[in-house]
Amino acid sequence: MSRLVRYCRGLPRFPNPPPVKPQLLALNLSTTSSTAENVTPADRLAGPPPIRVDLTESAGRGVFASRRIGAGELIHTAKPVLCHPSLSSISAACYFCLKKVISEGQSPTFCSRKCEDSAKVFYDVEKKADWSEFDAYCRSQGLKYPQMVKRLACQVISGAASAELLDILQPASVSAEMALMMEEGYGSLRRALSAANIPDGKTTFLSREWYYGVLARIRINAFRIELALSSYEDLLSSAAACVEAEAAVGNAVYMLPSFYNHDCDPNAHIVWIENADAKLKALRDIEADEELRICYIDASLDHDARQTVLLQGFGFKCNCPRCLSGD
Ligand SMILES: C[S@@+](CC[C@H](N)C(=O)[O-])C[C@H]1O[C@@H](n2cnc3c(N)ncnc32)[C@H](O)[C@@H]1O
Repeated sequence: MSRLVRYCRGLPRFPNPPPVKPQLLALNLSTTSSTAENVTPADRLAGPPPIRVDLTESAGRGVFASRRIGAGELIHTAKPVLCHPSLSSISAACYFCLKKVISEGQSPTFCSRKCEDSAKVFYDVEKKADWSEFDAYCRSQGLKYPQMVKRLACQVISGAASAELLDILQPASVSAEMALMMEEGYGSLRRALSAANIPDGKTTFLSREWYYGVLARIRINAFRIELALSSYEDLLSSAAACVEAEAAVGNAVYMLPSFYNHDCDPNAHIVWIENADAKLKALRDIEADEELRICYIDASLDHDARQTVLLQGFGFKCNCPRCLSGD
Protein backbone atom coordinates (compact mmCIF):
# COMPACT_ATOMS: atom_id res chain seq x y z
CA MET A 1 0.00 0.00 0.00
CA SER A 2 2.69 2.50 0.98
CA ARG A 3 4.28 2.47 -2.45
CA LEU A 4 0.99 3.61 -3.92
CA VAL A 5 1.17 6.88 -2.09
CA ARG A 6 4.59 8.40 -2.35
CA TYR A 7 3.94 11.87 -1.04
CA CYS A 8 0.80 13.73 -0.59
CA ARG A 9 1.10 17.47 -0.58
CA GLY A 10 0.88 19.33 -3.86
CA LEU A 11 3.94 21.49 -4.27
CA PRO A 12 2.96 25.15 -4.17
CA ARG A 13 3.86 27.25 -7.19
CA PHE A 14 5.42 30.11 -5.23
CA PRO A 15 8.31 30.09 -2.79
CA ASN A 16 8.86 31.42 0.72
CA PRO A 17 5.69 31.40 2.77
CA PRO A 18 6.10 33.27 6.08
CA PRO A 19 6.00 32.06 9.64
CA VAL A 20 2.48 32.44 10.96
CA LYS A 21 1.21 32.95 14.47
CA PRO A 22 -0.44 29.67 15.35
CA GLN A 23 -3.99 29.58 16.59
CA LEU A 24 -5.17 26.48 18.42
CA LEU A 25 -8.13 24.52 17.20
CA ALA A 26 -11.18 25.14 19.31
CA LEU A 27 -12.14 21.48 19.35
CA ASN A 28 -10.80 18.92 21.74
CA LEU A 29 -10.43 15.59 20.06
CA SER A 30 -8.79 13.78 22.92
CA THR A 31 -11.84 12.77 24.85
CA THR A 32 -11.05 9.07 24.96
CA SER A 33 -9.53 7.63 28.13
CA SER A 34 -8.63 4.31 26.50
CA THR A 35 -5.12 2.98 26.56
CA ALA A 36 -3.64 0.96 23.71
CA GLU A 37 -3.95 -2.20 25.77
CA ASN A 38 -7.71 -1.97 26.35
CA VAL A 39 -8.77 -0.59 22.98
CA THR A 40 -10.75 -3.10 20.96
CA PRO A 41 -11.15 -2.85 17.17
CA ALA A 42 -14.79 -1.86 17.77
CA ASP A 43 -13.69 1.01 20.08
CA ARG A 44 -11.30 2.16 17.40
CA LEU A 45 -14.06 2.48 14.89
CA ALA A 46 -16.63 3.98 17.23
CA GLY A 47 -14.72 6.33 19.54
CA PRO A 48 -13.24 9.76 18.89
CA PRO A 49 -9.87 9.72 17.11
CA PRO A 50 -6.92 9.12 19.46
CA ILE A 51 -5.36 12.50 18.78
CA ARG A 52 -5.26 16.08 19.97
CA VAL A 53 -4.11 19.27 18.28
CA ASP A 54 -1.59 21.18 20.37
CA LEU A 55 1.32 23.56 20.04
CA THR A 56 4.67 22.05 19.13
CA GLU A 57 7.98 23.51 20.26
CA SER A 58 9.07 24.75 16.85
CA ALA A 59 6.54 23.97 14.12
CA GLY A 60 3.40 25.81 15.19
CA ARG A 61 0.43 23.57 15.84
CA GLY A 62 0.73 19.83 15.44
CA VAL A 63 -1.21 16.61 16.00
CA PHE A 64 -0.35 14.42 19.00
CA ALA A 65 -1.34 10.89 19.97
CA SER A 66 -3.66 10.86 22.98
CA ARG A 67 -2.92 7.17 23.58
CA ARG A 68 -0.60 4.56 22.24
CA ILE A 69 -1.39 3.84 18.57
CA GLY A 70 -0.35 0.55 16.99
CA ALA A 71 1.50 0.21 13.69
CA GLY A 72 -0.95 0.03 10.82
CA GLU A 73 -3.84 1.39 12.88
CA LEU A 74 -6.33 3.63 11.15
CA ILE A 75 -5.98 6.81 13.23
CA HIS A 76 -8.92 8.61 11.71
CA THR A 77 -10.61 9.41 8.46
CA ALA A 78 -11.33 12.87 7.08
CA LYS A 79 -13.69 14.22 4.49
CA PRO A 80 -12.44 17.14 2.43
CA VAL A 81 -13.82 20.55 3.23
CA LEU A 82 -12.94 21.57 -0.30
CA CYS A 83 -11.81 19.56 -3.31
CA HIS A 84 -11.67 19.82 -7.06
CA PRO A 85 -10.63 17.46 -9.84
CA SER A 86 -7.62 18.42 -11.95
CA LEU A 87 -8.68 20.04 -15.21
CA SER A 88 -7.35 16.98 -17.02
CA SER A 89 -9.60 14.75 -14.89
CA ILE A 90 -12.84 16.69 -15.21
CA SER A 91 -14.57 13.90 -17.09
CA ALA A 92 -12.60 11.09 -15.44
CA ALA A 93 -13.29 11.83 -11.77
CA CYS A 94 -16.48 12.51 -9.87
CA TYR A 95 -16.93 16.27 -9.72
CA PHE A 96 -17.83 15.97 -6.03
CA CYS A 97 -15.83 13.14 -4.42
CA LEU A 98 -13.09 12.56 -7.06
CA LYS A 99 -13.85 8.85 -7.41
CA LYS A 100 -12.74 7.64 -10.81
CA VAL A 101 -15.56 7.48 -13.34
CA ILE A 102 -15.80 6.43 -16.94
CA SER A 103 -17.36 9.14 -19.06
CA GLU A 104 -17.25 9.94 -22.72
CA GLY A 105 -18.03 13.64 -22.55
CA GLN A 106 -15.87 16.55 -21.48
CA SER A 107 -18.22 17.97 -18.89
CA PRO A 108 -18.25 17.40 -15.15
CA THR A 109 -19.69 14.08 -14.14
CA PHE A 110 -20.75 12.43 -10.88
CA CYS A 111 -20.20 8.90 -9.61
CA SER A 112 -23.58 8.63 -7.91
CA ARG A 113 -26.88 10.32 -7.30
CA LYS A 114 -25.69 11.07 -3.76
CA CYS A 115 -22.69 13.04 -5.04
CA GLU A 116 -24.81 14.82 -7.61
CA ASP A 117 -27.26 15.85 -4.89
CA SER A 118 -24.46 16.94 -2.55
CA ALA A 119 -22.91 19.10 -5.28
CA LYS A 120 -26.20 20.54 -6.47
CA VAL A 121 -26.16 23.80 -4.53
CA PHE A 122 -22.73 25.00 -5.65
CA TYR A 123 -22.93 23.38 -9.08
CA ASP A 124 -26.16 25.25 -9.79
CA VAL A 125 -24.28 28.51 -9.17
CA GLU A 126 -21.26 27.35 -11.15
CA LYS A 127 -23.37 26.36 -14.15
CA LYS A 128 -24.73 29.89 -14.46
CA ALA A 129 -21.32 31.24 -15.43
CA ASP A 130 -19.04 30.83 -18.43
CA TRP A 131 -15.69 29.63 -17.10
CA SER A 132 -13.82 29.42 -20.39
CA GLU A 133 -11.60 32.46 -19.68
CA PHE A 134 -10.92 31.32 -16.12
CA ASP A 135 -10.11 27.75 -17.22
CA ALA A 136 -7.87 29.06 -20.00
CA TYR A 137 -5.97 31.18 -17.44
CA CYS A 138 -5.48 28.11 -15.19
CA ARG A 139 -4.41 25.92 -18.10
CA SER A 140 -1.99 28.45 -19.57
CA GLN A 141 -0.33 29.08 -16.20
CA GLY A 142 -0.47 25.45 -15.11
CA LEU A 143 -2.46 26.44 -12.00
CA LYS A 144 -4.81 24.11 -10.14
CA TYR A 145 -5.59 25.94 -6.90
CA PRO A 146 -7.65 28.80 -8.45
CA GLN A 147 -10.20 26.12 -9.39
CA MET A 148 -10.57 25.35 -5.69
CA VAL A 149 -11.08 29.04 -4.92
CA LYS A 150 -13.73 29.18 -7.63
CA ARG A 151 -15.50 26.22 -6.07
CA LEU A 152 -15.36 27.75 -2.61
CA ALA A 153 -16.71 31.02 -4.03
CA CYS A 154 -19.64 29.13 -5.59
CA GLN A 155 -20.21 27.27 -2.32
CA VAL A 156 -20.30 30.56 -0.40
CA ILE A 157 -22.66 32.16 -2.94
CA SER A 158 -24.96 29.15 -2.70
CA GLY A 159 -24.93 29.30 1.09
CA ALA A 160 -23.29 25.85 1.35
CA ALA A 161 -20.10 27.18 2.99
CA SER A 162 -18.91 30.11 5.02
CA ALA A 163 -16.51 32.62 3.44
CA GLU A 164 -14.31 32.08 6.52
CA LEU A 165 -14.15 28.30 6.07
CA LEU A 166 -10.36 28.13 5.71
CA ASP A 167 -9.41 31.00 8.01
CA ILE A 168 -8.08 28.70 10.73
CA LEU A 169 -5.45 27.20 8.41
CA GLN A 170 -1.91 28.50 8.10
CA PRO A 171 -1.48 30.71 5.00
CA ALA A 172 1.50 31.17 2.71
CA SER A 173 2.82 34.69 2.16
CA VAL A 174 1.80 36.59 -0.94
CA SER A 175 4.87 37.81 -2.82
CA ALA A 176 4.67 40.49 -5.51
CA GLU A 177 5.12 37.83 -8.21
CA MET A 178 2.36 35.73 -6.68
CA ALA A 179 0.03 38.71 -6.31
CA LEU A 180 0.46 39.53 -9.98
CA MET A 181 -0.55 36.03 -11.01
CA MET A 182 -3.41 35.98 -8.52
CA GLU A 183 -4.71 39.30 -9.80
CA GLU A 184 -5.41 37.80 -13.21
CA GLY A 185 -7.32 34.90 -11.66
CA TYR A 186 -9.22 37.20 -9.32
CA GLY A 187 -10.27 39.46 -12.20
CA SER A 188 -11.32 36.49 -14.30
CA LEU A 189 -13.37 34.96 -11.47
CA ARG A 190 -15.13 38.28 -10.82
CA ARG A 191 -15.89 38.77 -14.52
CA ALA A 192 -17.35 35.27 -14.86
CA LEU A 193 -19.62 35.77 -11.84
CA SER A 194 -20.75 39.24 -12.77
CA ALA A 195 -21.56 38.15 -16.35
CA ALA A 196 -23.66 35.38 -14.79
CA ASN A 197 -25.79 38.02 -13.09
CA ILE A 198 -25.15 36.72 -9.59
CA PRO A 199 -26.75 39.37 -7.35
CA ASP A 200 -24.12 41.77 -5.94
CA GLY A 201 -25.29 41.09 -2.42
CA LYS A 202 -24.19 37.47 -2.75
CA THR A 203 -20.61 38.31 -3.75
CA THR A 204 -19.71 40.98 -1.19
CA PHE A 205 -17.26 38.53 0.43
CA LEU A 206 -15.35 38.23 -2.85
CA SER A 207 -12.72 40.90 -2.26
CA ARG A 208 -9.20 40.73 -3.58
CA GLU A 209 -8.03 40.05 0.00
CA TRP A 210 -10.45 37.13 0.32
CA TYR A 211 -9.25 35.62 -2.96
CA TYR A 212 -5.56 36.04 -2.04
CA GLY A 213 -6.14 34.75 1.50
CA VAL A 214 -7.96 31.62 0.39
CA LEU A 215 -5.39 30.85 -2.28
CA ALA A 216 -2.55 31.39 0.20
CA ARG A 217 -4.13 28.89 2.60
CA ILE A 218 -4.88 26.34 -0.09
CA ARG A 219 -1.25 26.51 -1.22
CA ILE A 220 0.08 25.42 2.15
CA ASN A 221 -2.65 22.97 3.06
CA ALA A 222 -3.87 21.26 -0.11
CA PHE A 223 -3.16 17.59 -0.66
CA ARG A 224 -2.65 16.25 -4.14
CA ILE A 225 -4.78 13.17 -4.48
CA GLU A 226 -2.61 10.82 -6.39
CA LEU A 227 -4.65 7.71 -6.23
CA ALA A 228 -8.36 7.32 -6.30
CA LEU A 229 -9.30 3.84 -7.32
CA SER A 230 -12.88 2.80 -7.57
CA SER A 231 -12.67 -0.17 -5.20
CA TYR A 232 -10.40 -2.30 -3.05
CA GLU A 233 -10.55 -4.91 -5.82
CA ASP A 234 -9.19 -2.35 -8.27
CA LEU A 235 -6.47 -1.54 -5.81
CA LEU A 236 -5.43 -5.16 -5.54
CA SER A 237 -5.67 -5.89 -9.22
CA SER A 238 -3.72 -2.79 -10.14
CA ALA A 239 -0.95 -3.40 -7.62
CA ALA A 240 1.30 -4.81 -10.30
CA ALA A 241 0.65 -1.85 -12.54
CA CYS A 242 0.57 0.77 -9.83
CA VAL A 243 2.80 3.18 -11.67
CA GLU A 244 0.29 3.47 -14.49
CA ALA A 245 -2.57 3.60 -11.99
CA GLU A 246 -1.13 6.66 -10.26
CA ALA A 247 -2.51 9.94 -11.40
CA ALA A 248 -3.36 13.17 -9.62
CA VAL A 249 -7.12 13.14 -9.92
CA GLY A 250 -7.43 16.36 -8.04
CA ASN A 251 -6.63 18.35 -4.93
CA ALA A 252 -8.33 18.61 -1.59
CA VAL A 253 -8.15 20.55 1.65
CA TYR A 254 -9.07 18.95 4.96
CA MET A 255 -9.34 20.41 8.44
CA LEU A 256 -7.63 17.97 10.78
CA PRO A 257 -5.03 16.57 8.34
CA SER A 258 -3.86 20.15 7.73
CA PHE A 259 -2.50 20.27 11.27
CA TYR A 260 -0.11 17.39 10.71
CA ASN A 261 3.47 18.64 10.49
CA HIS A 262 6.05 17.16 8.17
CA ASP A 263 8.80 14.64 8.97
CA CYS A 264 11.25 13.12 6.50
CA ASP A 265 10.92 9.85 8.45
CA PRO A 266 7.19 10.02 9.26
CA ASN A 267 5.27 7.90 11.74
CA ALA A 268 1.95 8.36 9.91
CA HIS A 269 0.73 8.64 6.36
CA ILE A 270 -2.37 9.55 4.46
CA VAL A 271 -4.01 7.29 1.90
CA TRP A 272 -6.92 7.55 -0.44
CA ILE A 273 -8.62 4.38 -1.56
CA GLU A 274 -11.49 5.22 -3.83
CA ASN A 275 -12.21 8.92 -3.46
CA ALA A 276 -11.09 12.09 -1.72
CA ASP A 277 -11.94 10.72 1.73
CA ALA A 278 -8.60 10.57 3.51
CA LYS A 279 -7.41 7.84 5.82
CA LEU A 280 -4.66 8.67 8.29
CA LYS A 281 -2.72 5.57 9.26
CA ALA A 282 0.13 4.81 11.64
CA LEU A 283 3.30 3.63 9.95
CA ARG A 284 4.75 2.31 13.20
CA ASP A 285 3.91 2.06 16.89
CA ILE A 286 3.36 5.53 18.30
CA GLU A 287 3.51 6.30 22.02
CA ALA A 288 0.95 8.46 23.85
CA ASP A 289 1.85 12.18 23.55
CA GLU A 290 4.18 11.56 20.61
CA GLU A 291 3.64 13.99 17.74
CA LEU A 292 2.15 12.43 14.61
CA ARG A 293 3.87 13.59 11.45
CA ILE A 294 3.39 12.79 7.79
CA CYS A 295 5.81 13.34 4.90
CA TYR A 296 4.91 16.17 2.51
CA ILE A 297 7.51 15.27 -0.09
CA ASP A 298 9.38 12.36 -1.62
CA ALA A 299 11.30 11.05 1.40
CA SER A 300 13.76 9.19 -0.84
CA LEU A 301 15.38 12.49 -1.84
CA ASP A 302 18.77 13.21 -0.29
CA HIS A 303 19.20 15.72 2.54
CA ASP A 304 20.01 18.76 0.40
CA ALA A 305 17.25 18.09 -2.11
CA ARG A 306 14.69 17.71 0.69
CA GLN A 307 15.80 20.97 2.30
CA THR A 308 15.51 22.77 -1.02
CA VAL A 309 12.05 21.40 -1.81
CA LEU A 310 10.72 22.12 1.68
CA LEU A 311 12.19 25.61 1.82
CA GLN A 312 11.29 26.69 -1.68
CA GLY A 313 8.01 24.84 -1.90
CA PHE A 314 6.69 25.13 1.65
CA GLY A 315 8.76 27.94 3.16
CA PHE A 316 10.20 26.16 6.16
CA LYS A 317 13.49 24.72 7.28
CA CYS A 318 12.75 21.17 8.33
CA ASN A 319 13.44 20.46 11.99
CA CYS A 320 12.81 16.71 11.87
CA PRO A 321 15.34 14.38 13.56
CA ARG A 322 16.43 12.96 10.20
CA CYS A 323 17.31 16.39 8.82
CA LEU A 324 18.94 17.49 12.08
CA SER A 325 21.16 14.36 11.93
CA GLY A 326 22.28 15.39 8.43
CA ASP A 327 20.89 12.21 6.82
C1 LIG B 1 0.26 22.22 6.82
S1 LIG B 1 0.94 23.23 8.01
C2 LIG B 1 1.02 22.16 9.41
C3 LIG B 1 0.33 22.78 10.60
C4 LIG B 1 0.96 24.05 11.08
N1 LIG B 1 2.07 23.75 11.99
C5 LIG B 1 -0.05 24.96 11.75
O1 LIG B 1 0.20 25.50 12.81
O2 LIG B 1 -1.12 25.16 11.13
C6 LIG B 1 2.61 23.32 7.46
C7 LIG B 1 3.44 24.31 8.24
O3 LIG B 1 3.85 23.77 9.50
C8 LIG B 1 5.23 24.06 9.78
N2 LIG B 1 6.00 22.79 9.70
C9 LIG B 1 5.52 21.60 9.31
N3 LIG B 1 6.47 20.66 9.39
C10 LIG B 1 7.59 21.26 9.81
C11 LIG B 1 8.92 20.80 10.05
N4 LIG B 1 9.28 19.53 9.87
N5 LIG B 1 9.84 21.70 10.47
C12 LIG B 1 9.50 22.99 10.67
N6 LIG B 1 8.26 23.50 10.45
C13 LIG B 1 7.30 22.65 10.03
C14 LIG B 1 5.67 25.00 8.68
O4 LIG B 1 5.46 26.33 9.14
C15 LIG B 1 4.74 24.65 7.53
O5 LIG B 1 4.57 25.72 6.63
